[in-house]
Amino acid sequence: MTESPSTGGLHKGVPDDPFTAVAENAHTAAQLDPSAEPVLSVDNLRMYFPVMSGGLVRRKIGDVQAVDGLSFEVPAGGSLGLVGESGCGKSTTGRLVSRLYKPTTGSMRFGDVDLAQLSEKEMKPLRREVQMIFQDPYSSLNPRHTVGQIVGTPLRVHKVVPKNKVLGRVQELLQVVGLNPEHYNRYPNEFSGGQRQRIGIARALALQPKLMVADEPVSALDVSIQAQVINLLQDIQRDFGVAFLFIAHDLAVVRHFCPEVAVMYLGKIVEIGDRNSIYDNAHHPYTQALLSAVPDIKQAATGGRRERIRLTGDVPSPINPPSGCRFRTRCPIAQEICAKHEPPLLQIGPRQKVACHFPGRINQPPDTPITARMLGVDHQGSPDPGSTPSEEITTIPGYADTWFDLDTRTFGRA
Ligand SMILES: Nc1ncnc2c1ncn2[C@@H]1O[C@H](COP(=O)(O)OP(=O)(O)OP(=O)(O)O)[C@@H](O)[C@H]1O
Repeated sequence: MTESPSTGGLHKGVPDDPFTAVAENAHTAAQLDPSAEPVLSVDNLRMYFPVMSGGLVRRKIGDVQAVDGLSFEVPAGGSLGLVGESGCGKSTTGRLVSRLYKPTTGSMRFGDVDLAQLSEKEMKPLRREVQMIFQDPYSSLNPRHTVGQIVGTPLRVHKVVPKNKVLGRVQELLQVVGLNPEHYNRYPNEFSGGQRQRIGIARALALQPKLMVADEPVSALDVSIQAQVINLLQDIQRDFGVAFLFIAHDLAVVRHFCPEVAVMYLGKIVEIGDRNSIYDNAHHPYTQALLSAVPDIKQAATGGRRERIRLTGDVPSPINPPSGCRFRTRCPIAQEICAKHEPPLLQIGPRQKVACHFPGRINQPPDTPITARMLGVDHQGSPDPGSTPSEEITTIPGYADTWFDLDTRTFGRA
């Protein structure tokens, strides 16, 4: 199944891609290639940071469950967006995939290897393949190094080109990212914010990675500059076939750049799907709440306004997350079962999965939990001697050919 092109959905002459509407010179939105094989397949990934007691004898007294059982795929040459409020574990996920952190458990299959299992030494050659672009171009570039040193260092460390060819390659890379190749002798403070981000991109591109983890790559930049940098990332993706794990809190930027999106809450994916599934057909109340904060250009064009769903309270601590569904303490439709059982991340369409006991369109949740029978419990979440838990609840990193049908409440729809 292919999704309808985002910018093709014209409504009274207004594109339904808010980013293209605001940023006039932006390219058209990136499109999904449903036949692309995964370049990265993440399964049940966890990162727990130990919490230590104070005092002389420091003991472990708990864990920050920053990432708690993520499964997803990034298609080769494509982009998966990772969104969610601050503190939900997006950056930690990016750092795990780049192996700046070693995960507590889980796997990260990349080609023939599991990045999660590799030692630092074994990781070294693979660092070429997975590169990271950081949010803050001011702090991620060493101010005492020239642009030539910054972009040339990975070439020298990984011996990509002979020493006497490094400068030439640096100049090529500067040209690719739209900087003057003669400026290799300048220092980061001589460049604007957008130009510094281009330097960071040239450094990441130097090793011709298969995957780039971009952690809020444009959120420190003005909107007009954002469009230029996003255009550059799209050009790089097209010309070099690089895949992106694209982390951002700005849903309009993600909608534009990423044909597929995963929504995180407190260390877990609550909904994942292609662009249409997430932006036009979200079934999780958290996704709906996040989206309700974004101006809807289609509705604005007809004078309508999207109803704002206000979440009450703060994101709970990942040291002691709520029982059952982690979102339930802020969820407008939570019921008894939500405190007792964690909802499985269930595939409900060809490219859509949701983790909720009551998934539905906005203001149309089902009357009874869709998960009760498969979990072997009654509608309140108490054990139901009459039913047994389903063996069909499995979470794979990608999508299966069949899924759970919300209308008939049976597995096997295709
Ligand atoms: N090194 C660490 N040690 C302990 N806790 C950490 C560490 N790094 C992150 N955390 C905690 O893990 C949780 C997830 O943090 P993370 O930075 O991944 O979230 P995020 O969604 O990227 O947020 P933001 O957008 O603010 O960066 C937070 O509660 C954070 O305090």
